[in-house]
Amino acid sequence: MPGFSQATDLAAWKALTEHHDKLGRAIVLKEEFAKDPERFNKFSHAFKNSADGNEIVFDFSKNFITEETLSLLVKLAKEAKVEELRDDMFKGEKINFTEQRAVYHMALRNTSNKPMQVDGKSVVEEVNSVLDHMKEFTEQVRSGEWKGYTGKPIDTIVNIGIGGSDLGPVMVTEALKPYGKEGMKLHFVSNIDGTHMAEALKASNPETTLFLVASKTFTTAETVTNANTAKSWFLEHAKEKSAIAKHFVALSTNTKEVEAFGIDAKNMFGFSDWVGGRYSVWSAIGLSVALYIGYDNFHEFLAGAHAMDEHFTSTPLEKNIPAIGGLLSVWYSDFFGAQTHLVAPYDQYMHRFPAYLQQLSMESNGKAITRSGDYVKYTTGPILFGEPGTNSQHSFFQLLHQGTKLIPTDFILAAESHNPIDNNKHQRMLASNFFAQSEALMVGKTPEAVKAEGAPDELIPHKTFLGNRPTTSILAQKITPGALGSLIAYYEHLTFVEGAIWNINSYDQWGVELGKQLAKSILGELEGEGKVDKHDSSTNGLINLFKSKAGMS
Ligand SMILES: O=P(O)(O)OC[C@H]1O[C@H](O)[C@H](O)[C@@H](O)[C@@H]1O
Repeated sequence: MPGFSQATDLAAWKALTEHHDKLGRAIVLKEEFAKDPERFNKFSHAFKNSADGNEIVFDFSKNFITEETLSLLVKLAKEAKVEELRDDMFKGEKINFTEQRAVYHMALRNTSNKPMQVDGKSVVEEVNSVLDHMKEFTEQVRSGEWKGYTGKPIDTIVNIGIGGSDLGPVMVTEALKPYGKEGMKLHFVSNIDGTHMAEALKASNPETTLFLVASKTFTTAETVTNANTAKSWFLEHAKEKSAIAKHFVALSTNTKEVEAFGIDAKNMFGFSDWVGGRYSVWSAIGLSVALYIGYDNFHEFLAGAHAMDEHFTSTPLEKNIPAIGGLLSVWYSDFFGAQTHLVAPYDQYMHRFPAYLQQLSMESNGKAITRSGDYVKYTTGPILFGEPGTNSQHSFFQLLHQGTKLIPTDFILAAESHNPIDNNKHQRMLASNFFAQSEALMVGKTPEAVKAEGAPDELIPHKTFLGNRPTTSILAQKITPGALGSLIAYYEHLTFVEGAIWNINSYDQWGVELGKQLAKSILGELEGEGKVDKHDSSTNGLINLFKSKAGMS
């Protein structure tokens, strides 16, 4: 335990409250830029991935900060013992104390093979042996050496999983599509809504389809039901149970349940309980990624995240990129009352990135109990949302520019497009929007400027933009596997820093259990005879209506 319960009790928190009263409330970003020509240089940091030389620049200068703000935020991090908790995490200590588990997804991308241990036992060998298995399997499938039950090569992958066993693989395979194997079709089935599986099966040929059953626990109701449906469909065609071995593999920590399902343990890719679901794309759960982009690219993806881990563990807090990101989030949430965090990638391939970050952030920090068991006296995890640009500009950005809410926003862009079509015109237009948005959000438009444009008096207030909206701009060279790995790890560590300051356990997710329990007992009621009467009148009424409309009673 860090020696404090409420973050509000920390001296730096109090100092930040005063600082906010004095400066935070009154800061005008465009004036800060006018005052200090060095502002961009001061508050932007280049992250370099030594493995591939790729650089990503994080520009924090359009945020509500001065040097004093940053030094107070760093003080807050020190008092909250963020570095100690980080070091404990990287030592394999069981910082997920409500589940008595280490938080060690970084060991999965330890591409420089640094010693890493849990319970005094090295994990490097077990991680590398799963990676070797993934490499071997990936190469067999991609080369066509791995054959289906009628001797044809695999051309379709169906990943069956939900939550972290779905969002990471979907997001990464979409984001890295330019590296994907031509002709390989991918389907991700997560929803228990039968439509999801039905559509994937309609588009698949049992002779050439490989099912990856992705579930850390192998007990998740949606995944087990979907996997059984896929198995029945497959057996209707293949007839022989022995054919399953060529078409079903399991990505899981639970050997017993995998075998009970009918998948041979040699077709299982394992990982350990120190990998949280929302941090599992680096593990065997990433097999669909490796199959699609190839093992070497998958390795580059891991190495990109590893480089961010190295930066996070070795850089002083004042220059530590994920630490600054996390501290800014605390600054906005708790001192400015911001409720949200918007992430807008200006990259169509990254269209699922915000959805992925939603689980990462909101399942990690959607908590209200401190590590010492008290209800927090401050607001915690923001509501994260996002859509790619420029699409988002044409839907909800109105509220950013002229609404009443403060929405700190991250803009992400790569300098080089994978598709420089029409002489790179699209990329120039995309980039011009990326720059224009953060500038517009900051500078706004005064009534005088609106008037000077000739607007009639009655329209002037409607066409005025207050500006002074904070943004972070993230500029990558190109969205390569390595760059994407670094970006994900940036958000992982940012989330860690937030949670460490709020003094909550970012690594459990008890909040998802109640709904699961109730759904299970209601399923029994739906399958049973007669009217339901043990709930409140709304729930009873709805269940009974559903039963009669669906012909179930
Ligand atoms: O991988 P699984 O064990 O099937 O879990 C899948 C998902 O379901 C749970 O409800 C959790 O909220 C997620 O963190 C997890 O990623």
